[in-house]
Amino acid sequence: MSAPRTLNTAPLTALYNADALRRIERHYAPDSTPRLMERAGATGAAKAMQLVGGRHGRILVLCGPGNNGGDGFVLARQLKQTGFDVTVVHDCDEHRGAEDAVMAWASWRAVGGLTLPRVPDTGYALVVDALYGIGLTRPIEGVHATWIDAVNEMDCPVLAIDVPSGLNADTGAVMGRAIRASHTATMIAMKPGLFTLDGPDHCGEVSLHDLGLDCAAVTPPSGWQVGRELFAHLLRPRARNSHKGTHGNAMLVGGARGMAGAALLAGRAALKVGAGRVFVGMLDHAALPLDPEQPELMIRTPAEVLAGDLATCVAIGPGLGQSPAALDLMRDAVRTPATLVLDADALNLLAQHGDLEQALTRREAATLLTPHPMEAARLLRSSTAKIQQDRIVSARELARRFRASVVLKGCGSVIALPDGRWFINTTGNPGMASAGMGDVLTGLIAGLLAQGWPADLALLGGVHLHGLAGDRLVAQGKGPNGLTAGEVIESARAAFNALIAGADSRDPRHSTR
Ligand SMILES: NC(=O)C1=CN([C@@H]2O[C@H](COP(=O)(O)OP(=O)(O)OC[C@H]3O[C@@H](n4cnc5c(N)ncnc54)[C@H](OP(=O)(O)O)[C@@H]3O)[C@@H](O)[C@H]2O)[C@@H](O)CC1
Ligand SMILES: Nc1ncnc2c1ncn2[C@@H]1O[C@H](COP(=O)(O)OP(=O)(O)O)[C@@H](O)[C@H]1O
Ligand SMILES: [K+]
Repeated sequence: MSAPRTLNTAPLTALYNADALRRIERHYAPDSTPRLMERAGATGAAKAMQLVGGRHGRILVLCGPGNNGGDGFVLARQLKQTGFDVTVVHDCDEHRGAEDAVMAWASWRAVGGLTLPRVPDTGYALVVDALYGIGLTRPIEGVHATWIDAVNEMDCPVLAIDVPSGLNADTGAVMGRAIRASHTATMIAMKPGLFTLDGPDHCGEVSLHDLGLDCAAVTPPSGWQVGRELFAHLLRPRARNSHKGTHGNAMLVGGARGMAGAALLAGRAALKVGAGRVFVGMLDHAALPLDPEQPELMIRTPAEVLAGDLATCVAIGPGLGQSPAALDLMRDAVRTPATLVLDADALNLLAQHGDLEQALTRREAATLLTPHPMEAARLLRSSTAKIQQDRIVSARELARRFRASVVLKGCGSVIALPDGRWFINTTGNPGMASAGMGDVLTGLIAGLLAQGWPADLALLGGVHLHGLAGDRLVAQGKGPNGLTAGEVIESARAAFNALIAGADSRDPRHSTR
């Protein structure tokens, strides 16, 4: 049996999907004084005032047909009463909205507020987007699409209330059109769609406003944001009295002709995150018996690496190719009693050979899969577009089907465990969309496994550290343009040591106020 999956999720930022949020709202809404919408609107108004910085400029508020629009009316009223010049745009008839939203509209009119049926000229200090929140059910079309286009052309801060309108709060997919906000004030709980796929490009800086509600008392989180708290207990300084055997052996297999670089990048990453010894089984062994830039790597034939009984972990895939020899190696690799990491062509072979899938699902030790969306599509006999439509569902399906822990890579990598739990990692940046970055991730995971990290934590920690390393480089002016995988290895070493020393920060892009 594999080790029990004991992960302490309690300190992590919880993510709630729309169904869970509805349960929370139903639980609290009837007895809430003041009403939740009043609280949400007041919170949004405070955030708006913070953004305009006390300047009494003009503020435009787009209000939609549902409760998100209701939040907008409350916010508009409060800003107007504070002395701001507020224009509301709204085009629904009075009787369509939810009861609270109709009341909020009435209160807006009661203070002399006017609504316009179209987006007027520009020149605003701030636009507030309260068109749609978690109730978006279909792509935005027609007049609301033109409003969104107009706002996206404006040269001023845009504050989205709860979710940028048009963004699916569960998946991060744009439905037709979506507001590109500079700030998102999200209510009650963080939503997964803010952090994956198109979410980060549309949310700007995200702040959480819990409205005083205790979500976990009503329903468990749907998922979690990866944070260093998950693996903080593993970030220990090395014992003075340690030797290379203490820090484990990482075995990597790949590097077919013309693809040696992939295996070497993975090997170097494993070494520089601290594995005691790294063996790289190169398919093209004759051509490269040594890594001249990293002679510490022990280059072997793949068979030698897989036959060894020293392995703490085996990672196979970077530069593996799909030759008959590669397939034979995969058949050997899935029989290893060590934790197994499958990446790149190892995943492509798995997708094509049912016997590999069967052998994988019978393994006793943990298996980790690191597909990008196209590899995930091959594994699930689907298309990249379908995988991306709902990255959380896709990652969970992979984890269930292959009885493995999975990272579905990309913007907001989704990590899913075979028991159904899932996480979104928010470190990393588009500079990492370049060749070799996936190989580095595989090496980092292997290096953590070698040092004894439990499989799921090595996956979660490796993904987090990989992104952190990329973010450090951007902060140093070395990206995102032109960021290279080799630099990420160096940066990961620094980031990992800083984490252990307690000197590194958490993800600076999200705040709780
Ligand atoms: N409830 C509470 O206690 C609290 C709720 N809060 C706030 O409420 C928000 C959720 O409110 P909500 O459920 O009313 O959904 P919302 O996003 O406003 O839209 C629903 C409306 O849009 C319509 N519609 C959907 N898609 C459409 C499209 N593409 N094109 C056109 N129409 C479309 C849909 O119509 P239908 O699909 O029924 O035809 C319906 O009329 C949440 O995000 C938060 O901001 C907070 O105040 C905290 C307390
Ligand atoms: N836009 C992005 N934001 C955050 N991380 C990204 C982004 N693009 C790529 N990455 C990360 O970089 C790595 C790329 O891996 P992969 O697609 O396998 O690349 P390669 O095959 O070239 O090595 C993944 O860990 C992925 O999550
Ligand atoms: K909105």
